[in-house]
Amino acid sequence: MAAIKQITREAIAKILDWNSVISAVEEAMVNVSERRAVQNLRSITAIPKTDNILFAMPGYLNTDKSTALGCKLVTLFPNNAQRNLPSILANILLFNENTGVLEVIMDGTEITAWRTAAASVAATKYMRDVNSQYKTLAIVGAGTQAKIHAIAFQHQFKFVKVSYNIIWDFITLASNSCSSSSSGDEELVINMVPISTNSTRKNKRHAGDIVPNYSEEVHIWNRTYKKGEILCEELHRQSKIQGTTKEYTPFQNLEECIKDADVIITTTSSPIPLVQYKWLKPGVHINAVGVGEAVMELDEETYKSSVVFIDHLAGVEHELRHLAEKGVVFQGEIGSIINGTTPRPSSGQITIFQSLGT
Ligand SMILES: NC(=O)C1=CN([C@@H]2O[C@H](COP(=O)(O)OP(=O)(O)OC[C@H]3O[C@@H](n4cnc5c(N)ncnc54)[C@H](O)[C@@H]3O)[C@@H](O)[C@H]2O)C=CC1
Ligand SMILES: O=C([O-])C1=[NH+]CCC1
Repeated sequence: MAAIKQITREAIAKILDWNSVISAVEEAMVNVSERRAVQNLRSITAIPKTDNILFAMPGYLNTDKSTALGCKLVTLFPNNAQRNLPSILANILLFNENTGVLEVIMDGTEITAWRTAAASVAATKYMRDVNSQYKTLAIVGAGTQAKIHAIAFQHQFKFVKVSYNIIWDFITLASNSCSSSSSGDEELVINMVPISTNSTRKNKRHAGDIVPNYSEEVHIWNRTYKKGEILCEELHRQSKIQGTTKEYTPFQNLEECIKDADVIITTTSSPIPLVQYKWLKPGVHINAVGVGEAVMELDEETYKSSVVFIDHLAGVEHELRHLAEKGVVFQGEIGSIINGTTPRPSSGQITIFQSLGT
């Protein structure tokens, strides 16, 4: 028998790119919804007297484009941060579909992180009102999923808030005041900016000029503020290296963090609801990523007042019974919106993608 090919986490990280991962995940979601993919319920082995779990996630696919027989094995050890290890570690085994011979073992940790964020991107694309704006992104949590979601969402969407600077000099205006006014639900923010800071030799400004100022708004809240702050600094440093300076703001207060958000991503294991319906902006889209026997990151009112789609109905019915028992109604799988068999939610509604994972 040929030797088993091993692919390391570093090798995987080098070949992943967002466009390919997002389109592969969208295709997989459609294959799941059209029942072309064989995706059985995953088995969950909980290690007694701990919070630690081993998941086995087998699957089979045979389409014009690809054939694969595989199994992802995932460990979820929530206290691994203390050991400087990720909470979630994964390996993927690929078998020859004719002989059953194990051919490849590849690291699945990086794939799990990217795949999960790509699923949220796809859900946001297909559930959120096409005409709505993307100004503010709020992320709840500051671990692996929070970070990869921040990167994926910045790649795919432009969360940009526009404010306008009115250029002044000492002759035309005496005071450095700021003003803001509202028209409909659009807030128009006007800042008074001294001419000296806005004029370059190439780009001459005059008093009275109105200059748009674009700022990328990403809010991050974590139960320990410091961890959120560290993540914001890290993301800011990375965006500077890429030459696209973006603003990441850590928040002490969760309501402040999410109340203006157009998209919210929750990435914790909280069994006590964090997001409250009364804080939400109409039409917000939420990706609820945290998963576990008792995890419930959104309050009941949020679930009950929203259109909720999921990635895999059978899996959700099996694993998220605690949500169904509270009266949460899962309207369908994202794959059925992507392939056009289910209409997109209508505009103005709050939408939720409840992610389970594969
Ligand atoms: N839906 C899916 O496909 C996937 C879901 N997950 C889930 O996403 C969640 C996050 O995973 P990772 O980022 O890898 O974990 P992580 O350990 O790297 O980060 C967890 C974050 O949640 C916060 N947190 C934990 N318990 C909390 C609580 N009770 N209240 C408030 N904040 C709390 C921590 O402060 C930390 O910021 C987990 O629930 C995990 O099971 C992970 C991978 C795939
Ligand atoms: O998709 C996945 O690998 C997981 N979902 C929840 C924990 C791990």
